[in-house]
Amino acid sequence: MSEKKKKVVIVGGGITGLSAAFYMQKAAREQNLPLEVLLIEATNRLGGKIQTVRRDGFVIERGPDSFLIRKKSMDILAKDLGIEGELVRNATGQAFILVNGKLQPIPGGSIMGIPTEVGPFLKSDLFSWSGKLRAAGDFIMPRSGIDGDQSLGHFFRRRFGTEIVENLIEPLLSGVYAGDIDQMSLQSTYPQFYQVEKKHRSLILGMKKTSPKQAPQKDSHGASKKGAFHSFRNGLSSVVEAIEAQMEPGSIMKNVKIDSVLKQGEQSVLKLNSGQTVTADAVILTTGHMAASQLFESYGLLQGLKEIHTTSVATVALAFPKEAIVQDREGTGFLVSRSGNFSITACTWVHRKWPTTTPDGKVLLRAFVGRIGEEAIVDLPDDEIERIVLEDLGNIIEINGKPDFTIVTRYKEDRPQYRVGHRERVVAAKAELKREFPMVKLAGASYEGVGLPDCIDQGRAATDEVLAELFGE
Ligand SMILES: Cc1cc2nc3c(=O)[nH]c(=O)nc-3n(C[C@H](O)[C@H](O)[C@H](O)COP(=O)(O)OP(=O)(O)OC[C@H]3O[C@@H](n4cnc5c(N)ncnc54)[C@H](O)[C@@H]3O)c2cc1C
Ligand SMILES: Cc1c2[nH]c(c1CCC(=O)O)Cc1[nH]c(c(CCC(=O)O)c1C)Cc1[nH]c(c(CCC(=O)O)c1C)Cc1[nH]c(c(C)c1CCC(=O)O)C2
Repeated sequence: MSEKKKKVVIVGGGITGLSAAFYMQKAAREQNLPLEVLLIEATNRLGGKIQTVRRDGFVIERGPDSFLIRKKSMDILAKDLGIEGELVRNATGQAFILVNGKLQPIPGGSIMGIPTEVGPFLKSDLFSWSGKLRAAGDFIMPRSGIDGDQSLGHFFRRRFGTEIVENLIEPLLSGVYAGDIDQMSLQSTYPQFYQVEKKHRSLILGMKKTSPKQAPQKDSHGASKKGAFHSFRNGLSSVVEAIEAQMEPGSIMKNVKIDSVLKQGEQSVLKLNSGQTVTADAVILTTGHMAASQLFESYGLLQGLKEIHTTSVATVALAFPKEAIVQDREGTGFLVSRSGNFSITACTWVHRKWPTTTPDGKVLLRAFVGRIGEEAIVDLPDDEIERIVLEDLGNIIEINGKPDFTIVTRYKEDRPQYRVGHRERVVAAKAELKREFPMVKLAGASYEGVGLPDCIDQGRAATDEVLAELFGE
């Protein structure tokens, strides 16, 4: 091919941008395309929210710690990078919920809190008998008859009653989105539950019918013992490092921020904070929706994205000598129901969930603080956050001693909230771009899924779209 090379710029070096860049270069190599890829990242490191700290023999995640195995794309990416041998699966599947100051196992056979087996629910101390009876209303409750979007809170409260929602479903959802169940969109988070109601009416009966038949190995609580998550032996940053190592030389710019995007014929001109400009035939924007809307401020485009709320969270990793923690539960960790007087929202027993992260003779805990409506704590100084976390943990598990060290990580206004109407906002933003800047694509956690595999899927989809438009017939 003798044509001039096309240039694609990928803005943002989180997992979305990295997978877009990796698959774009792979396609260019394999199909011999006249294509130049440039990834531009504002900070001095790649990975975005993925950030592994390796210290004193520990593998500590500041942000995400794993990804769902049933969503396939991270495993596929690992294979494409040749690092599938590094994958590890979480050692135990059992997690707990803290309700009324006590840790209660999540009943076995539940999917996001929806029972698919009645036995473990009836035995569970998470709910009163009247709560259980109300949840059984799901068997006879008619369909909601709502066609558009609705909040998760409305949907689940109607089917199961308040108690199941507050003691199980809400904490589990907080353990994914750090959000407000009464604002979160059913359509953009768990549309399959809506489909099950539509098809089978009862969620319990419908989930039972549609879940895999073969029962996994169970423990005495009836809970699945095999983990649903994968990570990498040396932490999630392994995937970031592998992509960086395999990208072509000169195709990554760090420490450079895109300040604006201008139109120049069919091309886009990106203005960098270094004063330079870069001209691109296509752009994939993976920055997060607030940054994306700022880039198009002067054109008055993407301003509707500002309606997507964000929340702030922080993680607190605490490394202890083994003797300091007296703890009697086998499990991955626990979520905290909103009803109690605690600041932490969850805690992972990292040394149990991921035994390869922690040296012998040590214990690694990771607590979460901050969720919608409880965000002020994230602004406190590190030592104050640490004090609050230790006080809370001390009321839940017995701690005799101080941590060897603590790592606090803040995500300020950085967790997108998929509220009712989210899908329409995303569709509208993408349509605006298609009309005014057809060669600029949006991808990433703000739009069509926050999980790492969802982000990879979006990065790949944007790549395929760009390649088809640049090189298709
Ligand atoms: C505490 C925490 C725990 C989580 N746990 C899990 C989990 O266990 N499993 C899971 O699947 N997911 C988890 N997630 C979610 C997941 O980590 C994120 O959704 C995902 O990493 C987002 O990737 P991204 O590439 O879309 O965005 P980001 O990782 O945010 O990357 C965006 C990048 O764009 C850059 N950027 C921004 N503006 C500009 C600009 N103007 N110019 C150039 N670059 C710019 C940023 O610096 C950043 O590097 C968790 C998230 C958090 C915060
Ligand atoms: C029990 C627990 C959970 N989550 C957590 C615990 C604590 C103890 C432990 O580590 O075992 C920890 C956690 N994980 C996540 C949060 C939210 C806080 C935040 O956003 O910063 C919190 C508090 C993000 C997440 N946690 C998870 C994701 C990704 C989900 C996805 O890929 O869609 C994120 C962003 C995965 C997760 N996390 C949880 C479930 C049930 C799932 C799977 C959801 C599903 O099957 O759809 C519950």
